[in-house]
Amino acid sequence: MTDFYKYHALGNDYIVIDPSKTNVPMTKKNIQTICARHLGIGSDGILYGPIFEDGQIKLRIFNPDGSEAEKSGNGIRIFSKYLGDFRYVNSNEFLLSTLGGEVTVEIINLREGLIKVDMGTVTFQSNLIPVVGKRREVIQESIEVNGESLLVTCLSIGNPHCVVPLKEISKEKAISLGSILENNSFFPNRTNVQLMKVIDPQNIYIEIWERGAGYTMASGSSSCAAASAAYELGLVDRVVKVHMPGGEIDIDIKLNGHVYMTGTSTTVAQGEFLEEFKTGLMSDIMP
Ligand SMILES: N[C@H](CCC[C@H](N)C(=O)O)C(=O)O
Repeated sequence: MTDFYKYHALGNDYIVIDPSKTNVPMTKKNIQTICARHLGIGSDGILYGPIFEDGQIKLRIFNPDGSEAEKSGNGIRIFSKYLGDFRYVNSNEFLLSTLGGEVTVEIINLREGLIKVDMGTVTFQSNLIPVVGKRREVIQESIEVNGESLLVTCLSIGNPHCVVPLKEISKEKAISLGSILENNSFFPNRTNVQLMKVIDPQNIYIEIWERGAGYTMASGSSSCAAASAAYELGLVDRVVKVHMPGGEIDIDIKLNGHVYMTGTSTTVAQGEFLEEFKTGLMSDIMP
């Protein structure tokens, strides 16, 4: 009896829980318990699906803190590989429905997990990110953090992002600035954070602090967001390679504003929740 499948995308690891194969309720407590690195299976989140509804394939995305995310680029690539691996889809191209909108998926090579996704368009509009204050595009605005004045460019691609262009970035800086920015009152729904170093017009490097997950090795929506912010600032071309500690994602910002993301996804394991761990999950009923 398989309760879960473990995949990763450039080190951003997820657990796939398929409601047709296990009846573990997705309560906040269960999500936190399953994602816990030491007491649970450990992951940067849960991908719950496929949910077949209204003729759509729906995917729900949960962060390790139990919050639900509107979109996850790496999560969408992992879940698309899962759908292909288990023959849920009979074409290499299909639509996936997420809380943050519908995305178009193309499985380029299932065995290698090479997936291209039209992640939709981005918006810099404050009320759509959301960011507090008067309606405006949030581009190169100053925020005070730890006594340091940062210029940030904020946007949504279904989920919220705060991009901080800096000359030098590091994991340590992402951790120290990330958790403060994530929870800053500037962001009513919190935010994902990317420190961004522009290498040249075709390459950027980012360090990531994810909303509800913390420091991660890679992030697909962060790659889309950082490349889009860099393009908006006139720092890169439309085709950009995003470098992260876990590897690279290729971004292509089309003339119609749609952001295409191409990257890998990798299978790790499948497993069963056992004895008291499973009993604990099953006893936590939905609120
Ligand atoms: N933590 C994110 C969701 C996962 C994003 C990331 N793993 C990706 O690949 O896009 C949020 O709350 O918006």
